[in-house]
Amino acid sequence: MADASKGSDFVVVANRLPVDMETSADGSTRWKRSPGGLVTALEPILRANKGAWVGWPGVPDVEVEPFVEDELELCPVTLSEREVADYYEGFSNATLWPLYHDVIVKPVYDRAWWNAYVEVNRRFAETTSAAAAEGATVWIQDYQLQLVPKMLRMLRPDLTIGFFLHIPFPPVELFMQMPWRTEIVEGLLGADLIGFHLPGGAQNFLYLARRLAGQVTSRGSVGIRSRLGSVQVGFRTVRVGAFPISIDSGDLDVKSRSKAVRDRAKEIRKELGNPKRIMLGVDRLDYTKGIDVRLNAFRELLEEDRVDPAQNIIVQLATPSRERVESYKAMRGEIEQQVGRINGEYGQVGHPVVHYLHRPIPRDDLIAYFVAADVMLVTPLRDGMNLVAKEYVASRSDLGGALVLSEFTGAAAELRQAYLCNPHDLDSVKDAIISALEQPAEEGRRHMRAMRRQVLAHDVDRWARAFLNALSDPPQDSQATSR
Ligand SMILES: Nc1nc2c(ncn2[C@@H]2O[C@H](COP(=O)(O)OP(=O)(O)O)[C@@H](O)[C@H]2O)c(=O)[nH]1
Ligand SMILES: O=P(O)(O)OC[C@H]1O[C@H](O[C@H]2O[C@H](CO)[C@@H](O)[C@H](O)[C@H]2O)[C@H](O)[C@@H](O)[C@@H]1O
Repeated sequence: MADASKGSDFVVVANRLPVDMETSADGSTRWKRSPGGLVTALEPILRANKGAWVGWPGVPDVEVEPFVEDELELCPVTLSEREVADYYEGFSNATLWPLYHDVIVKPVYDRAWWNAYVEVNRRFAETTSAAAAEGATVWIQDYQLQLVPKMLRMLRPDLTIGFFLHIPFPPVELFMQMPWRTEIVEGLLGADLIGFHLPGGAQNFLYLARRLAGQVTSRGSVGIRSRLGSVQVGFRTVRVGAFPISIDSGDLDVKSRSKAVRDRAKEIRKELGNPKRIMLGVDRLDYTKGIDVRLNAFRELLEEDRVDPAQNIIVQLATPSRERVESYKAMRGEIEQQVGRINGEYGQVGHPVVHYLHRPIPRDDLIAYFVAADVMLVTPLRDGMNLVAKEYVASRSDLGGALVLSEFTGAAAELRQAYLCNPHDLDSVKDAIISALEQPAEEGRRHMRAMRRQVLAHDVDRWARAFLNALSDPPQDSQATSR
């Protein structure tokens, strides 16, 4: 057992640290913010709780002692080149990621990848055990670390352990494909509380805990931040709940009202040639995000003369992601071909109809893009939550803009006044885009006001408090269990 006499009272454990190590051409290194919604959501929570963050620095073979960066205490976990290939790119992102996102691409089941996943999860458990004080609260994040709860409990039974899954938990029929399905369910059951974005994920998990781990569970429906389910594991009660994640909406609201951001938004419109309507996509370049779907919909609308290319343009900001995974490489090629084809057919010299960037842009610039965009296009084929949709809404204090939102995102459960669409049905996406482009001003303001109420009231702080309060409560509000 680790020496628990020292360490932090609150520890976040995630695959990535909130910063990645970057090496410049001259060999010097610096830390830069790492991509994705998980980091966006958790960084403010860790700051508020003055805890420690255990994670990988984003590059292989980096051996760094725990350090403090920008007032955050960071405990790096080293991964070798082979482990990055097998645990991160392989099992996490070519097995679990597609399986949990409705098998949009075929998951690969590889025993060597699984072995690396077990090994790396063990290392995370050991590093966490060393970082946590006696009786600390540990909050483990996401699909890359599903075995850590059980491993950590065996090392440190004194800890209170929470787990949150940021991506969808799949339907039972799909999860049953997984060769190591029982190990994963049992790994998660090492936690005291397991959180999902939506009640459906929690219910899928309860069913699997009965079927695969043979445990006694509650049967009633799980609520949102209420009516937790429960699994009886020996003398322990593991609770299971739905906690939809959110953003620091107040901060975005304030920033989007600043003169600097509003001026930058005007400048962006001018740089784009002051078109009548700007549509915007902001995503990691990931096949789940449906970037191809929105481009296809736009191309058909242009073909059918339903949208005028002289007046309507798309800006697609695509952050590079998981670039060595085959399915990501292939998708990048396809999307860049689509962009080229649309511009070739409908753009003018110096005036493309699709503006595409394949690099991350600074946060303040991103907020200015939100303020400048008339229509936000969020069209994933499946997405755990999608924070971008919420960020757009939080940035529209002027009540302007319209949100086209896939029904297959977690966000769609809360943002009902968006122009909802089925990304598997191109006509549905095209109709939603047209409705958003042509929405009467007053209707738009009404929809945006309602969505802003939701996003401003349910911010990331409330999400974290709901989860952590449930984690620290003794298990009495859960439902009774039965076989
Ligand atoms: N600063 C910056 N943030 C970005 C960029 N692209 C995406 N993001 C952020 O990354 C997060 C994406 O979260 P989400 O939509 O939930 O999707 P995820 O990538 O699957 O986690 C949001 O907070 C975005 O604002 C970018 O180019 N620059
Ligand atoms: O770490 P990467 O492999 O570069 O990927 C970035 C993150 O992507 C995923 O984000 C998810 O979390 C968001 C916040 O809960 C949610 O809104 C979104 O729907 C998810 O896709 C992934 O789950 C994270 O682990 C990654 O760090």
